[in-house]
Amino acid sequence: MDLQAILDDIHDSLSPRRGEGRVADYIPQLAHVDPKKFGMAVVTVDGAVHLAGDAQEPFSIQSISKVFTLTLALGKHGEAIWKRVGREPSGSAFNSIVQLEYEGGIPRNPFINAGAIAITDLVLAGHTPKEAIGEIVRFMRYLADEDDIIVDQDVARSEQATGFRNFALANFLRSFGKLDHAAELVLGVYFHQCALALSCRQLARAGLFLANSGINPLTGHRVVSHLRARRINALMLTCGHYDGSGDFAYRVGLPGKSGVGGGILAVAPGKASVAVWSPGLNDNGNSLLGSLALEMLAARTGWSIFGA
Ligand SMILES: NC(=O)CC[C@H](N)C(=O)O
Repeated sequence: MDLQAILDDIHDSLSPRRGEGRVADYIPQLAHVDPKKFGMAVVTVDGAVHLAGDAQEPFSIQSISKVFTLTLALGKHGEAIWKRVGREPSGSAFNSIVQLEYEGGIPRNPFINAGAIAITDLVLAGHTPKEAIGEIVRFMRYLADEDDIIVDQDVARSEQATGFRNFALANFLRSFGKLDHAAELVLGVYFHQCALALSCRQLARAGLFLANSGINPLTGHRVVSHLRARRINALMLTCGHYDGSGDFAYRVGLPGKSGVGGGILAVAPGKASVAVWSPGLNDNGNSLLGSLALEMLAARTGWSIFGA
């Protein structure tokens, strides 16, 4: 299978549609991104890298960061995190607040905003916010095996100034006694993790441990156990695209996590880690072209967790 030719083909056939979808503008800094950007990166478990389009340009990974903070929180607190957050699809928007009240301050899963804020609170345990942000950045560099991964401070500040709904969610959690730190401290970390800037190539490298039973093949380091890698993949499949998770599983058939910056990380277990980026979003807040590109890639490669 000529993966590079497949990627080039997909890139060329979708290129005329660059700019489709709606760029997220509720975080003002994200509205400045060129809507025509389109990049793809596939890194196979044997370390081969295939790139197409704007695959080397860093973009705001936003909610994709939730996969990595979940991994850190599990490393730090183990299965005890499930006292604070559930493992069920939410069936509602990523920033929805209603369910949180009905369900006593236990967010449905770690990937909707409320759940991710609860997870960040756990990552913050024993740290100052600055230390926690440092830990997250170091973890991303360790996973991608690259030292130049940074947080885009303008994006972090932009969300800090306008993230009223996230403040509401965090305060709501706190009112139920489900947040150990003050809302502004937790959100300080959360906005910075969301503002991590990675290229498709770096993101695919960072996610590779999930495609390789928990071991990062680039470094040989075991990041998580085999079982934990499977479980994170399971959560990505069921919850990684919010209320579009069922559709993504149907069309792509791989665990994936999206972000409002227009990125998607997808995992083909035993095969490869894939990152795509196109800023225009569909109605569920997931990259429109990115989802299509992954659907085409899965069809062309035969990669699916649902059978050969
Ligand atoms: N879906 C997303 O990527 C949302 C992340 C964004 N930082 C927010 O909290 O609104």
